[in-house]
Amino acid sequence: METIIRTQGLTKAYGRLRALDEVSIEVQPGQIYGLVGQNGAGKTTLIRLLTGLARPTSGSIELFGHATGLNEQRHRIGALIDAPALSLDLTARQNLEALRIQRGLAGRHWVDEALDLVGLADTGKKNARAFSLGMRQRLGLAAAFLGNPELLILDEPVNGLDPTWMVTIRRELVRRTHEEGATILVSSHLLAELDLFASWYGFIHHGRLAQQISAEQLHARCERGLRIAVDDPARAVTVLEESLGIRRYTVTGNEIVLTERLDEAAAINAGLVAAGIAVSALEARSMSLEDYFTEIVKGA
Ligand SMILES: Nc1ncnc2c1ncn2[C@@H]1O[C@H](COP(=O)(O)OP(=O)(O)OP(=O)(O)O)[C@@H](O)[C@H]1O
Repeated sequence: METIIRTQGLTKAYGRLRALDEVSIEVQPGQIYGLVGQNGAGKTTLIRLLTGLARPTSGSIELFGHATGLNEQRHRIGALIDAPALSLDLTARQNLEALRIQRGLAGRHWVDEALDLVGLADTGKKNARAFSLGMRQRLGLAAAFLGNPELLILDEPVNGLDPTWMVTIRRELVRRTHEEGATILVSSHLLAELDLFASWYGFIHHGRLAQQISAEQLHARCERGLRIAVDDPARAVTVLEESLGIRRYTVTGNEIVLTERLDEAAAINAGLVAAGIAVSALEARSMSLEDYFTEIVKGA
């Protein structure tokens, strides 16, 4: 299957500032690709380039396997960027109706579906200007969802939503990938928030892609472990393997981290000590997602 989004060396400079610096990402069909980065990292800039709201300084973009005729391909995208591009003088229905016509979608049911989905079907004659922040955000999402686009590009989609709506929107995003074959690129400054539903991540820092990693890999790297500091790691590893049958561990300096048999700290300690190894520390370790992110961007 074709790669849905591919960028190579994508760069956007504003004067001397490289808001995006040589970013190469790949988003495959059916993924929920979480773009994670702190404020000012370059997430919105990347999204603006992908959706054609800004032009790259250098580098390339491919959408749905096409490197040219990108504007044509962009009709297949539903996007939510910054403050949603809506008319505040129109009602929710009027806004979506205008968009429906603009996008050439036949049938008013598209508008009804989108309004129902975001809970704005009963807002009647109220103009978007009178909407709360959360309602405007939901209207922006309805606009992105309109017509079931193959690719959704959403900049901080749950911003301003209450917890109930956050859950509803996340579920809808997952449902779209599972049941309708949609692909989603979604940005957030919170990895823990994206961890509730993303399947891949791009970590972005100071305009650069620090890492691209699957949710599975990320969880494996943040796995719980038992950290053991010893005087002689080489011999300790032999004891762990031969006497205790342990296979899953990593060694860094004089520290060993086991990722199995975590409930057997006392027996492991006794086994090492009995073999004449000095154990200076033994503790459970668990790296939070945010700790992992901080580690990765420190080296970027
Ligand atoms: N039009 C512009 N002119 C000048 N600088 C800009 C422009 N747009 C973005 N920048 C700068 O580019 C950098 C990246 O901004 P961007 O909005 O992409 O970050 P972000 O990751 O989306 O941050 P946030 O989480 O705060 O939305 C920032 O330093 C920002 O000030």
